[in-house]
Amino acid sequence: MRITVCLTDNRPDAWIEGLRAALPGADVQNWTPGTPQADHAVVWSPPQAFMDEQPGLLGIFNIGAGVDALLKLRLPPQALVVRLDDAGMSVQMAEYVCHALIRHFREFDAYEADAREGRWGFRKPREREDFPVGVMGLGVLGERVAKAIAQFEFPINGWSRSPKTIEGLRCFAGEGEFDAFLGATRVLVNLLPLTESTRGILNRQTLSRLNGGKPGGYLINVARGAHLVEGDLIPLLDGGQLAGATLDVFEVEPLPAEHPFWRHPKITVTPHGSARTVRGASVAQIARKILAIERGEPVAGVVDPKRGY
Ligand SMILES: NC(=O)C1=CN([C@@H]2O[C@H](COP(=O)(O)OP(=O)(O)OC[C@H]3O[C@@H](n4cnc5c(N)ncnc54)[C@H](OP(=O)(O)O)[C@@H]3O)[C@@H](O)[C@H]2O)C=CC1
Ligand SMILES: O=C(O)C(=O)CO
Repeated sequence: MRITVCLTDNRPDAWIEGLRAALPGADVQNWTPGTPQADHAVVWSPPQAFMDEQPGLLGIFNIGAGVDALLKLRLPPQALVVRLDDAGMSVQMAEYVCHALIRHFREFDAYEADAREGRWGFRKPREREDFPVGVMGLGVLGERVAKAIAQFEFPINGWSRSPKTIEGLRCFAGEGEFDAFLGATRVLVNLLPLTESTRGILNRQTLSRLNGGKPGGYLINVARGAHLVEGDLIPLLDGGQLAGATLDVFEVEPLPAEHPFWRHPKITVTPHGSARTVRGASVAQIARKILAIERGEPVAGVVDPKRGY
């Protein structure tokens, strides 16, 4: 069995070594133009030239959860596209989102500013019932995040494409229930995949509906930058409709040094690191799935290219 590795912006050596150790007998090589046809590919943002040279692939394994960059390419029609299924990411995402939520709710940003001035500025505790959280996307990451938030006893809503029942969550589904979900939510967490239906979903209109249309909504975007219409955010913050935003992902990454998000006092920026790929767990998961596909067995995490995730 031949496996080719094509990782844009990632060093391939440790992946190749890990795959060779997990799949003894497999011929695992880094891709360069002219590499022989492989049975499976392990990829991150490969160029179209890679796909054009590998028309016989059976499996294309993405070393991330989001497949938006991959699905922009012309892919071999018979190949299964397989995303990472958690592999150590959901716990990181739960940490990140709980931290951002609690930092805002408990006003730690204001305490940090006070501390820098040596100011003993006690603030009146807030009621968590006044801070219902809404998680957009109840997939591998969203469900884990929602359950982690529920541990802190915030009222919690979730929104997905298909209807769901998840203990402790008020679940909304589909476009028909989107407005009700937004209206019932004050702190909005985005964990949707980027598809043609979700691009630009965080915009002036939708963000203005948070918190029943009253000022004070808060945005945590950890999915993809293109979910947010970036030009709409600062007017909502400056006008007071939104109290703040924590952003991990951006339309252009790295976020350009001159971008106004870096210096806005109500925006916290992190460099697309809310949930990093954990190499060891990912290699083990991909190796297990390659063997299953070779045996003709089904695997989890197969992407539906028409649906876009
Ligand atoms: N910042 C970072 O470091 C990282 C970001 N990510 C991002 O997080 C995203 C989510 O990951 P993951 O949880 O694994 O994805 P999943 O595919 O497991 O879950 C996607 C969820 O979104 C829902 N959904 C999809 N389209 C719509 C729609 N049009 N309307 C309503 N709901 C919709 C799905 O609904 P249904 O359940 O009905 O299908 C599902 O609940 C990734 O696509 C990636 O972009 C991922 C990892 C790290
Ligand atoms: O897994 C993903 O989709 C990521 O964004 C990792 O950074």
